[in-house]
Amino acid sequence: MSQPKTEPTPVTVLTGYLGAGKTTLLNRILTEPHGKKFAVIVNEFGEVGIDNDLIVEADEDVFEMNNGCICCTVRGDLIRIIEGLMRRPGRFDGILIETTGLADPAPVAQTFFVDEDVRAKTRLDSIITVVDGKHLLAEIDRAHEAQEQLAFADTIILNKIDLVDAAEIASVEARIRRINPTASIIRSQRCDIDIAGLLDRKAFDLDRILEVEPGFLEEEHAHEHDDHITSFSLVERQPMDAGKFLDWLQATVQAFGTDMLRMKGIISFANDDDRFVVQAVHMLLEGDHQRPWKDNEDRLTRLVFIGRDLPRDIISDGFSRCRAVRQAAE
Ligand SMILES: Nc1nc2c(ncn2[C@@H]2O[C@H](COP(=O)(O)OP(=O)(O)OP(=O)(O)O)[C@@H](O)[C@H]2O)c(=O)[nH]1
Repeated sequence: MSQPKTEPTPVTVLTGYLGAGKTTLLNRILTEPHGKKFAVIVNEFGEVGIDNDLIVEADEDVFEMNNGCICCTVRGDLIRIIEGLMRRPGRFDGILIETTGLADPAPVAQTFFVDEDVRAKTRLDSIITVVDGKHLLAEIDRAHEAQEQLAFADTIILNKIDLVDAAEIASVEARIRRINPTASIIRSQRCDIDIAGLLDRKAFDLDRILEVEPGFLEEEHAHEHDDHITSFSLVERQPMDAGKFLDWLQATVQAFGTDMLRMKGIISFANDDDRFVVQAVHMLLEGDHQRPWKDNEDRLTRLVFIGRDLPRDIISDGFSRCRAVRQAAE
């Protein structure tokens, strides 16, 4: 079902701090049967793009914006992508934007009001903020972006409830309420919520946003990122030794997990035709085979670390020791 041409296209912004579950939610939206088709815009933090590899292979158009943060340098790109999409009416019912975990949603939302062309053809439908129920309380006071993401949300998905007990959930909810008293809060495990009920429901309320931020429609939002949060990537062409790599990664996550806000990677193991995906949020590490490498695919190992003053040299040195030893016959 496509929107009649005159109807503005609904836009849903998915936001939330590093590792909260935005991609998990996006994948649900792209796979569950709600009868809608989306154009997806993904922005990620880090020089080496990983996110696009973690999004399910669905029938949708996915646009990556990897050259900076959506709320700062790439807003012009966002406008250009949206204008391009608007020239292809009828191909989708709505636009989904997944921001980086460090994005301030205000300038993203502002785009749909201050740019005339965009405003005429689109309608900001909802700002959905995903919350990591396990890590929010420890991070929120120093994570200015996480506070903004909560303040701007009309819908908050309190995710990862499998990792916390009832008392902790209540504390997280109370903290959220101090920042945003009106948003609807939905508890979830791996964003297992009713997706149809989340989309195209006219939840964004400009009047409320103007109460939170009276200058929302006027000022250029200069956004300052926390300088201590940096990202670096490790790339290796030679296959990794699975045993060495997983031991090293586990030890690294244990040693630096407190300051390691996020890690994700696609790994090429020796003697293994499947891609292996690793992900961590602080000390919680997950890894799994994803799918076979395709014939035309470069079997490159790529890892991205995002954290506070992480010791890049130590991590990089350990990583390089995990290469599989080449066979003498080669
Ligand atoms: N235990 C548990 N893990 C979860 C849940 N939801 C997501 N995860 C895991 O948390 C990690 C981060 O999930 P993502 O969906 O990639 O989070 P994100 O917000 O897109 O992360 P970035 O955009 O990279 O900051 C992954 O390893 C997920 O498998 C949940 O409800 N419970």
